[in-house]
Amino acid sequence: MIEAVGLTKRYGDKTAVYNLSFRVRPGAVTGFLGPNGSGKSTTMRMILGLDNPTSGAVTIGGYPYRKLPNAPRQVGALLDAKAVHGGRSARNHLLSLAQLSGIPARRVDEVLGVVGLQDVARKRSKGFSLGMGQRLGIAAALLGDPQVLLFDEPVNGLDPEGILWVRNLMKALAAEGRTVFVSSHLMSEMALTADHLIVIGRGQLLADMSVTDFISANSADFARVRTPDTEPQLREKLSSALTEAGGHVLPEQDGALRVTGLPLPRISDLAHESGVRLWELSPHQASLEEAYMRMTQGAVDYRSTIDQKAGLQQPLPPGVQPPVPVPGQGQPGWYAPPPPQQGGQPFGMPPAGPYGGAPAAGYGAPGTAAGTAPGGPAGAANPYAQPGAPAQAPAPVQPAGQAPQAPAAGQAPQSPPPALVKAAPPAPATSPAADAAPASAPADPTQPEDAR
Ligand SMILES: Nc1ncnc2c1ncn2[C@@H]1O[C@H](COP(=O)(O)OP(=O)(O)OP(=O)(O)O)[C@@H](O)[C@H]1O
Repeated sequence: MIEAVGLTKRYGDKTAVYNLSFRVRPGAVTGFLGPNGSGKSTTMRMILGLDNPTSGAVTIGGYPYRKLPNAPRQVGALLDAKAVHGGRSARNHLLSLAQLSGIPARRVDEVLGVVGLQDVARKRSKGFSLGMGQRLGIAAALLGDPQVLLFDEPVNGLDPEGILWVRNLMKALAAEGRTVFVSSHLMSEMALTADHLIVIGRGQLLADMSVTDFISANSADFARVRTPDTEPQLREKLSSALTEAGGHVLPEQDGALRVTGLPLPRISDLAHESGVRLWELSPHQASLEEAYMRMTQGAVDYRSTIDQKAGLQQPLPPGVQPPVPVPGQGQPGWYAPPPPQQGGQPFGMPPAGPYGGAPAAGYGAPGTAAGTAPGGPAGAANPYAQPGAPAQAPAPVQPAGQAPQAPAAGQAPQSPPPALVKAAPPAPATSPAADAAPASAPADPTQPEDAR
């Protein structure tokens, strides 16, 4: 269990993380989502004791990372795949980590097999592609067979096969009861991988809920209605009729109408009564990606000047912060659908979506019996499940070697985000971890900031 309470990190006048409280539980993949610059890496670095919080605290199994007994054996992390000595072979890189921690060499060969790098194990890592580097970083994270795993954007640079492999690996690790915390800015990927989501924007918590709850809170059924392109007046006529009947009508980019709040048969009847012919009347469900974009769009730091969505937003007066978006409610000027009507579900849509089913059965890294994803082939062994724990720990994975981008204009967060933040945990009186927990999680709020 990872637990953050009131976690805040400031770099000068830039607040990277503000008052974050959440728990990451074992036995599940928890996706950590947020736009670029929202504070995901900063949070992960604080979890791993690589940055000190300005205030608040974060613990693993009840201990701050730096006080965790045998930490590298309990926690594995991939923060930056490039943090490798390029002159060393993949095997030697892992061997040096293992030797520092008394892990036997055969474990190195095991994890090389798990990540599919056995054939290039003796090649210098400086010649590795981004995807190979990611696999090497994942191997390092698995080296100590840890119960808690953190992965910062693990699918960066991976091809589709690699992405599927990472997805199944995460699920398999969680299915073994491990705590798996994975950051991403891709909702579509997290929807397929994660059981639980923690979403942040501008360093603040926007949502802390199961993927299922996120979907039901954020996905909206809608109808697409198209009238003949040749007769724009029909579109206007239908739009008025639908609005008068209580529907909510938004224009789509291709000239169709997006209608919520009215069932399909009613839309059809209204069109008929208005004498409007239809070229299309179809049920749809807003994608999870769209819901996520809607939730975080007010919390995006970097946006292209030619971003179509930017063009739909009202410019803010200088110095004014965009409002923290409320999941499910959208924001003015955004083309995503409004939330479902009260008691909604106008179109009897099946619950399935891109996230609705188990992903295709996974496959292992080349040459290994792959970890089994839940719902995947039964009985397949997880080769990284090392029986007999090593005596000592591997060296921790090194943090990102690069300085992060210079911050944008200093932006102190406003009030804590409302709504949809479920189960924000109160500060614990005692440690939650049953296995390895001190009496309390010592906060470390007054530490000076790390020299970076
Ligand atoms: N050492 C630092 N000094 C100053 N500002 C920093 C530092 N590290 C991070 N920041 C700023 O804090 C904010 C959060 O950065 P962080 O890297 O944690 O975001 P992120 O969500 O991981 O982004 P990305 O998805 O792009 O990796 C950014 O505005 C970043 O510029």
